Amino acid sequence: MARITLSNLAHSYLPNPASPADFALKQMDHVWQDGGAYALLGSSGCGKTTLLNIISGLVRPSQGRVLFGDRDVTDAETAARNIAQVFQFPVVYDTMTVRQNLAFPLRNRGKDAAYIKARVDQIAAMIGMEAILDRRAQGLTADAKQKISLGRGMVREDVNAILFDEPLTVIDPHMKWELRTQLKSLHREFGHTMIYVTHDQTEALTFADKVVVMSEGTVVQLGTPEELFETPAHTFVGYFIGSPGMNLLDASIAGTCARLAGAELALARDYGTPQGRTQIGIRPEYVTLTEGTGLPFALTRVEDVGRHRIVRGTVEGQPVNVVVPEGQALGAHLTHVSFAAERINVYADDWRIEGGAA
Ligand SMILES: Nc1ncnc2c1ncn2[C@@H]1O[C@H](COP(=O)(O)OP(=O)(O)OP(=O)(O)O)[C@@H](O)[C@H]1O
Repeated sequence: MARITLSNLAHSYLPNPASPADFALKQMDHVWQDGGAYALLGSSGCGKTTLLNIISGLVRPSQGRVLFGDRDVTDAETAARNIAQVFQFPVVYDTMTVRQNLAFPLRNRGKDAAYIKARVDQIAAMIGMEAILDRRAQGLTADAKQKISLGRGMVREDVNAILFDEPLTVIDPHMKWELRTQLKSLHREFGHTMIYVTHDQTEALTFADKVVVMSEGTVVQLGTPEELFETPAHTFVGYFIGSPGMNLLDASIAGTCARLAGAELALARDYGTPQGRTQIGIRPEYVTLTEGTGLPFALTRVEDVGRHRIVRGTVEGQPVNVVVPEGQALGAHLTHVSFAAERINVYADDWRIEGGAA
């Protein structure tokens, strides 16, 4: 296992990049802790796979260094990096049994038979395949084959890191939850450094201790699921995480006061006079419909999503969503919304600013 350091890293697929837009990965400096479970999360094309391929050695970065522990691996081949990888689609040997597939990485490294048997039995139990260990992989479902791929990715104890690239794509929705939970417990039990690429926030938030949110080649936040929810560092994190995402409203900020077109709102902290485009962000979970307290709210529609309802409308002409818990009555008497002041985040040119004491 290893700590992973990305030092002054950047990558362009173009031979002579001229502007930031030419970089698939813009300059970054990160240290990822030994034994951490990290998810790389972001929409299609944001650079997740590029970053993963740089860590695995499939892509050589055009700038910067990659270190595993204290060892500089920037120029090392994938095979020399001592990592395990699990891809989007199963990679299994059809003519081998499940046991032989799981044992393959251990046999390759000359481990003794007793150790291989014990380790394969342990992994098979974790992925629920004890009963079919001696069956050929041929003819198994895509789900089962991907489970074998996951198991094989985890069978070696001595790897520097395990990299997963959208590993649950082929898995049936009802099994995804189960496998995510298993991966999480495998991480707890074995303590490997794990990096998991996904565009699915539920996968990222349930698997990872730390989520690395990427947008347009930049890491916009590296934080715990709670930090991403409570204090998104960038407006992108605000609306990408959460369902629906954070409400973002243009407002001018002066000290502890946010001014929307015709209304004022008290803030819990003092933000001075930030420059650029300023916005306030509030999660729909922290907005309450009221009979007159707060800001006037024009309701446009109500969506019942089972556990709660999402009430959509506008405040001063800007869209605002409200999450209304089950059992709470709605009605024409609810004409306003109030924002929980301590849950409001303030943004200048999309980046969160830390307020001072009010
Ligand atoms: N081999 C390549 N040559 C040129 N450009 C590439 C190459 N691979 C990726 N890109 C470009 O780099 C950017 C980042 O792509 P990347 O595949 O890393 O994103 P991603 O977040 O993994 O997306 P996805 O979820 O769709 O795989 C995109 O603009 C993409 O078009």
